[in-house]
Amino acid sequence: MSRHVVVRDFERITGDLAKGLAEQGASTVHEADGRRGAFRPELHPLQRGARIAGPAVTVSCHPGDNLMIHAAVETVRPGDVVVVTTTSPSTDGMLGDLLATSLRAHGAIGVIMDAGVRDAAELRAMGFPVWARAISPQGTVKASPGSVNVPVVVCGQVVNPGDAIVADDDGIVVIPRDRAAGVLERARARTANEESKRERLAAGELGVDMYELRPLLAELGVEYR
Ligand SMILES: O=C([O-])CC(=O)C(=O)O
Ligand SMILES: [Mg+2]
Repeated sequence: MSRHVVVRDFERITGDLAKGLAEQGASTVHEADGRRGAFRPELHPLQRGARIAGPAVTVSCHPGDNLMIHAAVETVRPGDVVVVTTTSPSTDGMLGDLLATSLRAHGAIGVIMDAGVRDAAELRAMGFPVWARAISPQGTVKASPGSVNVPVVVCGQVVNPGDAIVADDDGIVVIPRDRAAGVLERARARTANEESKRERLAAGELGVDMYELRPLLAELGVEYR
């Protein structure tokens, strides 16, 4: 028999790793992890300019039912990112400013919602970052069981509780916990390397020269006329 569970305790990425990953942002850490971990671009930021990273608290809900988000609140620790999915597709408004206030009171720094949210203006005014599939006034009930802090699949990516979630205006990336330190190191190296490229491009140098692409263009049969 399959049981629904609330897992209270699990290993998380450290606060230092989370801080470092947030500085690097979703696209850079995705590149630094060998172009893995990017959620399909189906969830959109409610706000502009938020850039967060933290360990995932995962929530699997029945569609149209936010009971398990309430059950998840007491498992949240400061710095966590709450990742919510439903067992079949839904755009119902599962979370608004009340639930966000509750999550924030327990230390959550943002929500990734593979369903709908509501109270959009209030969430923006709170400065509580949310990425969601939809904004919808459609209300939900509290009636069905689900699970908290079990592995979930969201937008094509497996998320285990405690994995690093990095989210910003570009989208959302998950980095497995045991790879996070290596990914941060490579992301920092990449960012340092981009700085010199930015200077050269700003000075007018061509990408075809900087990346030595002229031989490739010739090999591919591209003729200049
Ligand atoms: O209460 C709910 O079910 C969702 C909501 O609007 C809120 O959290 O403010
Ligand atoms: Mg509300």
